[in-house]
Amino acid sequence: MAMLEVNNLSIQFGGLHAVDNFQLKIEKGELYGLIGPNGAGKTTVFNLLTGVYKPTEGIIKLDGQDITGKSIIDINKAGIARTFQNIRLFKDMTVLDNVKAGLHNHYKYSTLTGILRLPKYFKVEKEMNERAMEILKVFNLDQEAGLLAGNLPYGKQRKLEIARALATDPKLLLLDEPAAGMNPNETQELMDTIRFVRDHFNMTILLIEHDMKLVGGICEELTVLNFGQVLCQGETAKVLKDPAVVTAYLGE
Ligand SMILES: Nc1ncnc2c1ncn2[C@@H]1O[C@H](COP(=O)(O)OP(=O)(O)OP(=O)(O)O)[C@@H](O)[C@H]1O
Repeated sequence: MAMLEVNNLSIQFGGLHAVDNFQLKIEKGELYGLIGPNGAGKTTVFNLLTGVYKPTEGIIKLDGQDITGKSIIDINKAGIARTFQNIRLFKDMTVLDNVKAGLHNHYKYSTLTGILRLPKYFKVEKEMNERAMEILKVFNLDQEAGLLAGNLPYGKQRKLEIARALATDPKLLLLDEPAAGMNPNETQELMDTIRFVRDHFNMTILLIEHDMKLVGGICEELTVLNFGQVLCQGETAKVLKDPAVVTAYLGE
């Protein structure tokens, strides 16, 4: 069974068909890219998948479960986590606390336990700290655990956002332009990190990206969107050579 299956997904804003009859199938553990020119509808697809927008038409299934039209919170609980084009961290909180915020779905104690600092509070907090540090190590951010997130260099803030998303233990991770604003060294390191996350956690990843080196380097399959519609879909090397894609997107 596919991890994500989307059929006939559409949304209109006024008269604009921002996403039109969109189809997508991603297998478990696949690293999948969504590309296309500016304004093609890529972020709108992410907003539909995560419950920010309700589709006008279509069906979204995550690991066999119909999540179409569900709320952002319910979709997150069902197993989709995302990062944003413009980084959205809790900048006044520490790096560690940002990751712990992602863990809260899975570690719980009552308000009273927290206020009275009962033994369960210390036990759960200890477990959360350990788990958050494990995740930070994966991203080579454990040395910065005590720093304020807003004080990290840009490339590390992007990695921390992925770490926080991963802390929710998702089935599907959506990354919206993860390499935006990164220098070539940071982009190379990010590619290694994304590959590691997929391999280490057997994670299914869908990413939007304009950096063709990254897309060609790590994505196994691609969908190209153009004017809200699928222009081409399939194995990365084939898609990037497709004449329609070259004309419409790569501008050659
Ligand atoms: N809430 C909205 N209301 C009206 N129009 C919208 C809304 N959200 C997106 N659009 C329009 O839908 C189209 C697709 O936008 P979207 O942001 O999904 O494109 P994109 O492929 O992510 O572009 P980029 O690569 O520049 O981020 C655009 O014409 C955009 O102006």
